[in-house]
Amino acid sequence: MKVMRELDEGSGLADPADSAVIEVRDLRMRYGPVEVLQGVDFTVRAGEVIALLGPNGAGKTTTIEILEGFRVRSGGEARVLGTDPAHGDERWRARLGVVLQSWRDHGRWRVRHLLDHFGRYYAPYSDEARTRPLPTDELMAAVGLTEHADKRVARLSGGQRRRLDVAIGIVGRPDVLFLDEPTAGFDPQARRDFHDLVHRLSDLDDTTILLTTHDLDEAEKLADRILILAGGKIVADGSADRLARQVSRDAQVRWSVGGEHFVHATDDATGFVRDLFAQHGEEVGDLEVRRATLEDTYMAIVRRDEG
Ligand SMILES: Nc1ncnc2c1ncn2[C@@H]1O[C@H](COP(=O)(O)OP(=O)(O)OP(=O)(O)O)[C@@H](O)[C@H]1O
Repeated sequence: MKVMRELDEGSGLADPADSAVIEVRDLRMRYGPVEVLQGVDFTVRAGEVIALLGPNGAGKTTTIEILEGFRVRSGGEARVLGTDPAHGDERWRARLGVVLQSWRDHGRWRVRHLLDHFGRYYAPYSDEARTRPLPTDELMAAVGLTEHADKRVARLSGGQRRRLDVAIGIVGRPDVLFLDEPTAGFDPQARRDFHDLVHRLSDLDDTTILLTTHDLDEAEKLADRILILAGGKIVADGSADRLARQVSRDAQVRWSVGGEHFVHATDDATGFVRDLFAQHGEEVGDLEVRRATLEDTYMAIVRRDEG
């Protein structure tokens, strides 16, 4: 199994001068005879947005839940905000925001009251850097729930319910936010609003965010860095662009001349197109230059790993 890493974007070894918020070394998790995590390594620095990708059953939720302190690992090391998640106290927990994959509870509560209620838990944990919690009205506006403030939770639609999950995840203005498939069930507008929210949290509040998603377009839009978990290990770690170039440096050029269509793969698309115009001038039509999408890259990495 080959691990691709970017030397300049995440060597895996934390530079002490660099504030590593999440550190995972040789993380292992065994369910009965099956070792789902077989030595997972990665580092997340303050303010980074990381997308953890991988096939169904790869162990993404398991990894996140270990980091949240909800599951006890079988082996290896993990640190979140300098603390071993297996021994995190309430003060540590108050600095985390968690959006689980599925959470169905508090159906009789009204949205505003539920958020007020959760918010109160965080108030004693305010510090100079962060006033906790986020004011409920601001929070509801941020996730698009203002008009549903007085609805009972049980009456919300699936997508509205998911927005509430996100609101509960950020009510305490977390330093670190874990999001497990946050946009599952979102319509395109809700998805876009959520992406804006993630950018705001990252840019304005310097929140460190680790999210899982199966939406590769979303991963590309949101993440500074992408981690791919497959076969129990991190098999790729880097920006979408860098990973694409590691899988293939080639771009695909498509064009037509005199009604006939052509396609050519090249690692020098600019030079190729220049030559094309030098040769055919205005006869060139339908020109398209396409690099590997994150989906192409992801499929290539996961297939190679399975192979
Ligand atoms: N409590 C458990 N007991 C036994 N096996 C479990 C338990 N939780 C998860 N598993 C198994 O561990 C593997 C990893 O599960 P996990 O939910 O972490 O994967 P995932 O990458 O999040 O998958 P998905 O993309 O489908 O959400 C799966 O094979 C799952 O069946």
